[in-house]
Amino acid sequence: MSELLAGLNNEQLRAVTWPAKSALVLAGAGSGKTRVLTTRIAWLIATGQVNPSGILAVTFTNKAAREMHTRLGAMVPVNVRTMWIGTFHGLCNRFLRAHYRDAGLPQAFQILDSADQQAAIKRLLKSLELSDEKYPPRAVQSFINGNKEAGLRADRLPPALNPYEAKLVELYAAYDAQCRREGVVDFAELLLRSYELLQANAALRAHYQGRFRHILVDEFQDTNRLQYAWLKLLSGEHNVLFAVGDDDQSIYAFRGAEVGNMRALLSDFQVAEPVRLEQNYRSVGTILNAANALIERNDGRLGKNLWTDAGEGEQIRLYEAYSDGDEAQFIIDEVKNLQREGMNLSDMAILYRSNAQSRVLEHVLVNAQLPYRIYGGLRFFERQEVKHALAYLRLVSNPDDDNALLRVINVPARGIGARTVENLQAISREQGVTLWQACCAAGGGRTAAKLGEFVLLIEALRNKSSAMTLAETVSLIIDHSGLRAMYEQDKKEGEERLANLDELVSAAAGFFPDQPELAIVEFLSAASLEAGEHQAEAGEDALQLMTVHAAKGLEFDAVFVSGLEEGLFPHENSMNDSKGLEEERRLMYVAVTRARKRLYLSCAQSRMLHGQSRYPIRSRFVEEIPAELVRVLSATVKPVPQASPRRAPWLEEASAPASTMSLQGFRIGQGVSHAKFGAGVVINAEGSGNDVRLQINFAEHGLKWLDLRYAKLTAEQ
Ligand SMILES: Nc1ncnc2c1ncn2[C@@H]1O[C@H](COP(=O)(O)OP(=O)(O)OP(=O)(O)O)[C@@H](O)[C@H]1O
Ligand SMILES: [Mg+2]
Repeated sequence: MSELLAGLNNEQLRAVTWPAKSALVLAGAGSGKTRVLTTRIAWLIATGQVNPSGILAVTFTNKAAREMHTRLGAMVPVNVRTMWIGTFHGLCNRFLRAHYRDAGLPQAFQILDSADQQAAIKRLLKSLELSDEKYPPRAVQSFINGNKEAGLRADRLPPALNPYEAKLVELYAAYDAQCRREGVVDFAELLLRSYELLQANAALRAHYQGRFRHILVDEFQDTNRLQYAWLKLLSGEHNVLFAVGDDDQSIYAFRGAEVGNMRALLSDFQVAEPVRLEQNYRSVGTILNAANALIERNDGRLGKNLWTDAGEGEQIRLYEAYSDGDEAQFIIDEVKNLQREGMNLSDMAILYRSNAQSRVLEHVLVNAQLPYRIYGGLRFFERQEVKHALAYLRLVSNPDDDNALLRVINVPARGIGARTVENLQAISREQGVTLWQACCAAGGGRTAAKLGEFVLLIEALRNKSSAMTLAETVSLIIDHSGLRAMYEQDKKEGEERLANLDELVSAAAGFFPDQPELAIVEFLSAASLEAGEHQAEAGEDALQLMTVHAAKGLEFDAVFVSGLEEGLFPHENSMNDSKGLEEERRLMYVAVTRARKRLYLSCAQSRMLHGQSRYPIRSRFVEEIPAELVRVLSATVKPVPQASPRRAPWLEEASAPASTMSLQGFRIGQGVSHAKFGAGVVINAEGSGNDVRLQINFAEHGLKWLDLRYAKLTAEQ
């Protein structure tokens, strides 16, 4: 026992050994909240206060859940599988699988991830003959999910304000009906369905309230209304809700998270005072000071102090690159230096605000031959080839899954064209049958023969797979569906896609279902639920790349926060309102506090994003960090109104200036003007022909590199 509690500070100890009543631990980044939560579970079990089956713990990612399992396994000698530890979605999935009948679901119900859901909505719009320009599927999707997360079904919504909204409500109802017909549920539905079932079924509710004596929630600041209501319902009158969180790290308000749940918990669960942890064990002083200085600018915080006894550590490094490519190169060079100094690649992370930023980084990483893994982005289970294979697997499990059928009916191409598919959809609509049933009933003719072959293929896969293991089934599907042959012919990307398909077989081989007869179903739901986390798992030492959102709760020795530019971070959508900006600042706080020892900040003076080039200015968040904490690495100079035409000494290492002849009419030393940056002087150049970049010293905006293909520059004569 004493071993379990060894090393905890007094406040942590108080939280871990809190009596059997509800509590809120409110504390800043790196103060040990997650550690306290895990240790409390171990302590409750070790002291015999609860059986493992009496524990329900909610984590923010599946990865965090697995880590908690592993830690607990090492701390207390119990079968950790009997504990319910997982994300809200994972736990609701487990609950609905156990009670599918009461929930009105087929036993093999499938989970739609966000992309599947969008496809389902597109299909619905088409069947109702509504244009997706007028009703963008994304907008319909967020309308549906927003309402589900608020606990509202279509028939319980307040009267629509206008005909457009009325149509959205209709679409919501029609979408739910379509999902019911096809036996599928989306992410938000997992929660809402569980909540409704618990609420409607008193016996079930009593059972679970009796079972889960201790409910523990990590990252509580990011729970939404429905999740909070679900927790409240499960905890009943007597059970204990132990929540840990940090209002300064609430970064999902855009998805309905309510930091107000923290205040609600205090009153709903009669918690007199939150427990506060103030010592940070993660970061050196400089990093912590920077984080504190940043977050102090937000209003309405619950207020916290954080200190560390880890010493000041090194200064934060700031690099201002002239382009995104240069930024990426700088980062990768630093990564290599750190690696040479003995740091593992897996202890370093590159963080960015938007997934699109990873492309340039990946490009440089591939050239440098550094192994890396991306969390999020194009996720393993979202890759085209993997989704194709999973669609076949879905059909093997349930041929009435229309989404899956549409995805692969003509992949690989087997002569079933768009017209045929439209006919099938019309039959399905008119006769109220699934597409599979429509396929099976197709009459004579050439097209029907093609459909017949497809039906035979799926049936053969179903028959053969019934006596096979999961991995064998996946392998069979890849070979017999024609996917393997198709990718073998693809000279460009085939090799990588085949490797991913093989990886899928390995994933299936390493999957241990709770109920072997439901292996396929369980594997498919795990694939939907774990999208985005698989890649960053096992394997060789690799650099970690992810969005700041995905980095929540994690820590690394060295962290690179890239793209610190106005419009990118803070994101342009957030810049016009103070709430949005404060959420961005919390996001920056999360980014900075991921670092243990070394923190790099970087930005670029020009960036290609979504096919457009931009010339951004440095993020305000960089300016908000006290200057004495930062060491500037790039050659930044103050603007000089009358720049000398000679090459400046700090540019000695830059590439040699192109000859004045090839600069598309510009020359070094020439006065120029730019629509956004105003007047300046050309001081350096690189490239030739059409691909020329000029470095210009603008009187008001300082040094910039501009690409002449995109920049509109006028020469002063
Ligand atoms: N008492 C302690 N002694 C030594 N190390 C500790 C102690 N408490 C926590 N740590 C370590 O500090 C680091 C941060 O802890 P943890 O991840 O639990 O913080 P957190 O509050 O959950 O952070 P975040 O807000 O980012 O999720 C971890 O490496 C953890 O093992
Ligand atoms: Mg944590």
